Amino acid sequence: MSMPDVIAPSPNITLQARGVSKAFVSGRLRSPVLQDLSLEVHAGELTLISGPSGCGKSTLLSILSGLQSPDTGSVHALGMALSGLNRRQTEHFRLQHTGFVFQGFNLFPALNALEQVELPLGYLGLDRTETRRRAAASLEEVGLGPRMHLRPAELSGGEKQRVAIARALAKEPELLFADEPTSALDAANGQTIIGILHTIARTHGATVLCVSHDPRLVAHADRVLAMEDGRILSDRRRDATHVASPEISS
Ligand SMILES: Nc1ncnc2c1ncn2[C@@H]1O[C@H](COP(=O)(O)OP(=O)(O)OP(=O)(O)O)[C@@H](O)[C@H]1O
Repeated sequence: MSMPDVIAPSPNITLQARGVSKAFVSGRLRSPVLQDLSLEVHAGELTLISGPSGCGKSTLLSILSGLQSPDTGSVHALGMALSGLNRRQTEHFRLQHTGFVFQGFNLFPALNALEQVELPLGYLGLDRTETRRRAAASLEEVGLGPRMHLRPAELSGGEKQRVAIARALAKEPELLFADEPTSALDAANGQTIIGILHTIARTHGATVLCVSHDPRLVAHADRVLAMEDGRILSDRRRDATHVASPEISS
């Protein structure tokens, strides 16, 4: 087995894309979705990728997390070139280092909150006691300690999303990806969720990368990358400092 390509990452840069392009082909039609896109994402921050529906946010997230491969360009995650990993290594990387939160919660109807969070921990090889400890601690952290024995049907939308966050958090991932985590929620619950994701970035030093077309989230992010037509148009920090407009000229 060949060694994966490893680069020494800058201290805080945990995700790095260089010249990433992606197109989907249907019959004779080729639709470019990402166009020569480059970016760096930092640990300890909530980075939000915002932009209109269809501009390529979810595709970018799945490429940065190793779910899909780019047509051209490279992605390094935690210093490792994802293109250098075979399928088994990619699955291992994702299991060990990444957590995901989706718009639709993806909970099992028959399991209570504690069991939902415990389930993936089994794949990490943790023993029963540690699994229970971590799952309960994660649920406490998202404010669901008192409700950990309830099933999805007994929880509100916001509470279900908090279970999904606890499930991702319990793996103690360095990289936490969230795809439209607030789309199914009202304003108050959406704010709670983005607040929790922000706190996770701060307190765990995790890289939290969230994509959303919900403009209400912009105010809660440390950094906002605005995307349109497969390109990043602007890169702004919470203090409104303009960082860069890497692809605005093309
Ligand atoms: N597997 C696929 N096959 C073909 N086309 C795809 C595929 N995945 C995405 N696309 C197309 O790529 C474009 C970008 O999709 P993507 O889901 O990345 O956008 P988005 O910005 O996340 O949109 P939304 O906010 O609506 O989720 C869309 O036109 C979509 O139809």
